[in-house]
Amino acid sequence: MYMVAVAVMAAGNMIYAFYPRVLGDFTDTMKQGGLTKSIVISCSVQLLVIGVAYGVMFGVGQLLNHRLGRRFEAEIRERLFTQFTRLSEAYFAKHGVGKWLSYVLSDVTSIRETICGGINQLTNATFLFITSVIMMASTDIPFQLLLACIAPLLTIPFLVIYFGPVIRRRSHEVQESIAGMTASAEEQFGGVRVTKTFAVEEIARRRFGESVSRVQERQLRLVRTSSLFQSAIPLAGALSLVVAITYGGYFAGQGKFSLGGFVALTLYLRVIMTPLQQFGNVINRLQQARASLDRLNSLLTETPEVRDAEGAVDIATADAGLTVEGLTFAYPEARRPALQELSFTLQAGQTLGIVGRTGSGKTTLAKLLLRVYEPPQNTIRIGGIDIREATLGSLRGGIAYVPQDGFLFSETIRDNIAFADRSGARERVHEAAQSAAISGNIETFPDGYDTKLGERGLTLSGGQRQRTSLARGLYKAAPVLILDDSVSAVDAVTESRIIEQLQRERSKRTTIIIAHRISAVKHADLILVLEEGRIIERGTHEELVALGGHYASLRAIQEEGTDSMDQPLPDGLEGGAAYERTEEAVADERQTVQRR
Ligand SMILES: Nc1ncnc2c1ncn2[C@@H]1O[C@H](COP(=O)(O)OP(=O)(O)OP(=O)(O)O)[C@@H](O)[C@H]1O
Repeated sequence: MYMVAVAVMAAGNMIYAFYPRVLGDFTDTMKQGGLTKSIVISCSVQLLVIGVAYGVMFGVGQLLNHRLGRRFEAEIRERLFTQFTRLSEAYFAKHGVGKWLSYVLSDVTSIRETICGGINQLTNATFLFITSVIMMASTDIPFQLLLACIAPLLTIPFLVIYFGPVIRRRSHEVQESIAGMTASAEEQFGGVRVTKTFAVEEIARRRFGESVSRVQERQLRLVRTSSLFQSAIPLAGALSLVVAITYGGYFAGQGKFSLGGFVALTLYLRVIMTPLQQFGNVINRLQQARASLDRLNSLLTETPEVRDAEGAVDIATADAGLTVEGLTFAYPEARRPALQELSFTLQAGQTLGIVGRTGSGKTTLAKLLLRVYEPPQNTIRIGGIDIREATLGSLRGGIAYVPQDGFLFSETIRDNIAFADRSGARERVHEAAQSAAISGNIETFPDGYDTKLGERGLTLSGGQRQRTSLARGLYKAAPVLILDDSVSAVDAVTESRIIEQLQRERSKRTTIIIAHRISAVKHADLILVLEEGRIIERGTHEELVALGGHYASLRAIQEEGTDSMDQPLPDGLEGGAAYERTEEAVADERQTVQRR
């Protein structure tokens, strides 16, 4: 399509290059007094044909170019999104996601504009320039005059060589700062509620303002350089016109070439000025687009760190045991491992409970099971197969992972729950919601399951959001279910309802429950207690309680906390009596209660 566009435009420009010649011949005939009616008509018709042919060809070429540009834009955006979904978490942990908006919007647009406008103009300008020079050479214009007129134009390649890299560098800086501003805007928009509750709007404005000023400052630097470059090119054109008038006038005065030749020469130089100016614009644009293209190319050629190994096989997670053996893992650039020498076995259909302090590595283990990060070779096996030998699709398809803070999309509750398969029956959605103890809430919403959630599901409370995310995990009905602190935001009564329901529904399917509350894991077939990435205790609830270690003391603290809720407050801390005592005594008692 592009070649056709180039050919059509080239033909249009070749035709256009005839018009100074027609006018030159007309001037000569007029000067010789040979103008007849038929010559006037013939010249007019020729000019009309040139105008119409050029207009049509230019229009067709333009249309093809724009179609091509838009197609490029759509395809590259799709490819970028595909690449975005292929890249692993490690990449985003390092580079962030905010900049992607700027890649998908501003970089792609910059290249599209160059395809539609820039390259199109370049083609135009090149052909117009070449044909005009050929046409000039084929007239009676003396050769040395032609050379003298074109000489100032020969400075252009040097200008391009000098300014090109500078413009490209500055454009790159501009695009980088736009990406930074987009990332900052994305973060500030996402965090606006935190900003407001902390009443730090002024600080947020200043931070965003800094990124805006950086963009402006870099854009101004780019504009200064490109303006200088663009003004240098017409200057070269004007110089060549000056040469034409002085030197050409002298030649014409001496009768060395005709008046018509002189008219044609000046007209040709005027015609040439347009492509010259366009060269400037286009080269500018091309440099800017090249900076964007470099960025997009480096993104598109980025190899995902986690991907299917060669000869990867589909793994069956149903009825398959899980073996973890000697698993040690450190995050990239982390000083110490997040997990150390983890080994355990879980039979198919069993429930595993994992407890441990915050930062002890529980979520890391879940991420390794899903290969969000790549575990070392042969340290995690499902049904005897190293998960690194499995295809990502079959592995992740066979596991439902419910994180603590599940992201909800701005869609209906039904679509959020049926995320894994929108074609599933409505009853399945209702069942999943029931199991996650959220159906009661959903039924009270204005449109029930068809209630559209606000941006990121903010119309729901924290606990409702968590249970909707849990319902999404349960709906998937995968052979393996991982609940990563997924019921932490619900009250104790609802939590026990959910856990009981899970026990019933998933009695024959593997379930991994990561939790801080003992009540969520105590029914598990195996419970692991993690501390600083190591398993420090393992066994069933009864075994661990009998052991009298960390698990037992965690249980004691939690049960004591529950008990104390049922007990009356110490004497004097309630009712009017409290006011009668000294502040010191009240503070002491408050501390005692807090300690308990
Ligand atoms: N992407 C990451 N890059 C580097 N370090 C990380 C990353 N994610 C987690 N860590 C670190 O790894 C350790 C284990 O984190 P992990 O999220 O597994 O803990 P956790 O037991 O799930 O904690 P919590 O109970 O608070 O959810 C922590 O020290 C944490 O700071």
